[in-house]
Amino acid sequence: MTPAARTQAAIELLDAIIASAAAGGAAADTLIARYFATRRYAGSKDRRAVRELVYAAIRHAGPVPASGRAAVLTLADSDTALADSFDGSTHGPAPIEPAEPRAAGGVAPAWLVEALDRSGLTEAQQAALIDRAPLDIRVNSLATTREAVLAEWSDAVPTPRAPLGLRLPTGTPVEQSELYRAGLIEVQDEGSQLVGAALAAKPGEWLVDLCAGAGGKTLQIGAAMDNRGALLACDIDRARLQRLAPRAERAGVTIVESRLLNPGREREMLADWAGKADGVLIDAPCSGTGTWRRNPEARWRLTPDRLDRLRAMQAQVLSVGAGLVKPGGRMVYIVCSLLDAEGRDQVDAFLAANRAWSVETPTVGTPHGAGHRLDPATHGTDGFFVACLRAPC
Ligand SMILES: C[S@@+](CC[C@H](N)C(=O)[O-])C[C@H]1O[C@@H](n2cnc3c(N)ncnc32)[C@H](O)[C@@H]1O
Repeated sequence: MTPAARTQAAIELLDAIIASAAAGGAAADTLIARYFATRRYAGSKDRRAVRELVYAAIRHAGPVPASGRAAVLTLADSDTALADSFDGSTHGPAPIEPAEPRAAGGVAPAWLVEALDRSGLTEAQQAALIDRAPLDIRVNSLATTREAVLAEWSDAVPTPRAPLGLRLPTGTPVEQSELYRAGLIEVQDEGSQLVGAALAAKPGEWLVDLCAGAGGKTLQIGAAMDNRGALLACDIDRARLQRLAPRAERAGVTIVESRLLNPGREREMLADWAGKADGVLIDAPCSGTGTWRRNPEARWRLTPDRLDRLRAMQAQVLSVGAGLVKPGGRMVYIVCSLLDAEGRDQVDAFLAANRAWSVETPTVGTPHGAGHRLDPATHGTDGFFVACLRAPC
């Protein structure tokens, strides 16, 4: 593909991504994969270049841009080679007109920037939310050690804070490696490893991962338990939860029981665990503002209404989780969001309604309300809020 054809492809993809975000359709990665599946003439260098241009345009756009062309034009203003690719050639975009609209630029739509401001994030912390994310893996302690993996993977470096984490060059095809296939490693951001470890899982305990999804943290907890004790992994999303069993098998985590819940009927479906768990992890559904580095177009999908619905779900899972904890047991609440509405305020509301519960200090992040926070600018991780809560005896 010529440089002009690559630019045109990025513009078309961005148009599709903007439309999909408005309609709640497929994510950018899926749209990019579909686009190239029907364009076999595009080689791997073309695909990589177009993908990079698409993501650079999304990161720089701020609020939803009027069009893919407006998003790319914003980048072209500071990139002569890109501006030159608007050459009017057969497969390229039309030449740039002087007064054409550009994407506004910035971190996010104005209402979200205001919410981030209110949540105490500085301009630098907000800007880092749309940086590029590093590629982190967690070493499976059931199968090997960090030192052994380091010896096999010469360009890996230990993550600064997570004891089982390694950082790899971006783009490393981890899932095609023998180490991954053999279950020795999992892809997991360092921040996710740190907040997952806040549950302080121990062998022999009875633990619940209430919002397990495909089991990223379930596998981490199972390994920390050394496959001893009981570990219940729940979710309301069948497709996600179904991905857990094969992952657990690959990682050699044998103690997991998966349980699909019906929304609104969680309590009755978990009656056998009521008041019995030593610990409950609540990795709650959230807006994902802390993971914009990986899904920058997610900030175009979020609306105040969606945020309200997420807040209601968070309050619900906190309440369901609390009912599972035994007297004196613990509950760890996590969101991969830096909005106080989803983190600090939720925990404050829980504590106001459950006055006998107390707060403990996790060993990660910066204190924030009753919890702690990790953010890309300060910690180099995805953004998280985590709070450790203790039930009365
Ligand atoms: C942040 S994701 C979990 C990610 C997962 N823990 C991991 O580490 O990969 C939140 C999950 O909560 C689930 N969820 C939403 N409402 C729920 C409910 N009422 N009970 C249990 N899970 C719920 C969603 O389906 C989603 O998979």
